[in-house]
Amino acid sequence: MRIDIVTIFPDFFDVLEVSLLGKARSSGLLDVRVHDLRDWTHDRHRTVDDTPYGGGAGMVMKPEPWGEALDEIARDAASRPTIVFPSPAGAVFTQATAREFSGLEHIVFGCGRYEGIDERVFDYAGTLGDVRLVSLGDYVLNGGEVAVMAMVEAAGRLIPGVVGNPDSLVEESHEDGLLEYPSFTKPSVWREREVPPVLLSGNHGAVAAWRREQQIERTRARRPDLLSDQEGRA
Ligand SMILES: Nc1cc(-c2ccc3ccn(Cc4ccccc4)c3c2)n[nH]1
Repeated sequence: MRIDIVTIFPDFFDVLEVSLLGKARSSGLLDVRVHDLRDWTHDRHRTVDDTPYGGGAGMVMKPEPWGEALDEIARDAASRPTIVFPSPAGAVFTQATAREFSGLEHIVFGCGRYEGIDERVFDYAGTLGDVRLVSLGDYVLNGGEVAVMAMVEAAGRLIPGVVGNPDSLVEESHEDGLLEYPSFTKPSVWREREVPPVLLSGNHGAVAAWRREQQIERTRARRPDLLSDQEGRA
């Protein structure tokens, strides 16, 4: 998978050089290219924003640098990319979105800042790729970079070969629509707190049943909305 990220804070993504995704990049599983939007400006101040038509507080990102950046990236692409813009007004990103993204050949992420990007950019981007406005959740960030970092990690780790043991992906929260069961390791007693005896029993059937019950109990207590989704699927 190829990932292009366009941002006015390219250094923000230096962290993608380390950890799992760093290894995936060096092994060629992931081809991540970070671009500074200001490289597509032509004035002395490398201007990317201007005042909003119609008035109002804050600034809006100018369309011209975005148009030139997307043209160059899409032109250089082997296949029609999916172009993802984080937005508070987007569809919420879920594990299903992460799974969908992990199967794509080429994703271009456009990180907005200020009060957002001139709306015409999303329309123009539709001539170059499949445009998706995606929200990380119902809270307000200052820009798209944190959302893109989360999406790249959530999707990148699902790419076959990125995570060492693929079995570990199956029993995670949200993978089966439920929250994950609690985990324990040595010592069996820690500060007078014991590991649940069933986990020390060696009875794999009993362990599996206990873990499933824990998933359902936790989901009911913390995320009843997920249970109704499950019941809907039943
Ligand atoms: N889930 C989620 C995504 C964002 C997000 C994404 C991109 C941008 C670009 C500028 N801002 C700041 C902004 C705040 C509020 C209203 C308009 C713009 C962004 C916020 N916030 N929350």
